[in-house]
Amino acid sequence: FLPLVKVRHQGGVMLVGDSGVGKTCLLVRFKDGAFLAGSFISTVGIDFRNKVLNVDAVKVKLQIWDTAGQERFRSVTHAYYRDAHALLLLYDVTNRASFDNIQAWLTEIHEYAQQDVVLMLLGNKVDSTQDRVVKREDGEKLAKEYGVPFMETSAKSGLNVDLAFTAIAKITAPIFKPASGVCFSFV
Ligand SMILES: Nc1nc2c(ncn2[C@@H]2O[C@H](COP(=O)(O)OP(=O)(O)OP(=O)(O)O)[C@@H](O)[C@H]2O)c(=O)[nH]1
Repeated sequence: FLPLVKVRHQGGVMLVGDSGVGKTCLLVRFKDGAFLAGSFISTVGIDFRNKVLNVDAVKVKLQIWDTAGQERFRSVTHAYYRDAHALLLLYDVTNRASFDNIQAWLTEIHEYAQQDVVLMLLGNKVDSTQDRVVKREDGEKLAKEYGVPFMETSAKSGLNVDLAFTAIAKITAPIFKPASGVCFSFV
């Protein structure tokens, strides 16, 4: 039995990063526990999904926006930054350019997102050990430089996917526990 939960629907978690780093796959892995293998279908504009997860015995509803990494959709995604409570910024450990572009993404985030937005850096595709070109230490160093939490993930194997979303849910959802024991969480 889980306590009653009230959830606000505005705001949420936004996935950002270069095209092809695995934002959609990460979300599908988290939402459905499956990997989208096969041909790569680029996100057009923005897409969103909800997922209810248990955080410290309280149900929290996360609204997750999957943005298009392609440059031509940038103006669409800019409009959503304002309402995001948290951002998962991804690069692909097999693609050096996607890592080098993190700096540019951070500039964009600084320009469009709320000042108190929660940010986490994720190095995705770590299952591709043969093709890895970005070392774990490089990701750690960059994250440390900007003072953001960092994890390496794999949408393919599922490594750290639940952990990353749960960590973001914990940070962003202030949980109030009134004397009655009824819990309300706001995301
Ligand atoms: N090996 C491996 N491949 C992955 C992983 N995540 C995604 N991919 C592959 O990378 C490609 C791009 O994945 P998407 O999730 O569509 O990338 P995206 O970041 O959403 O791309 P845009 O929608 O264009 O911004 C697909 O061919 C996926 O199968 C992963 O963790 N490991």
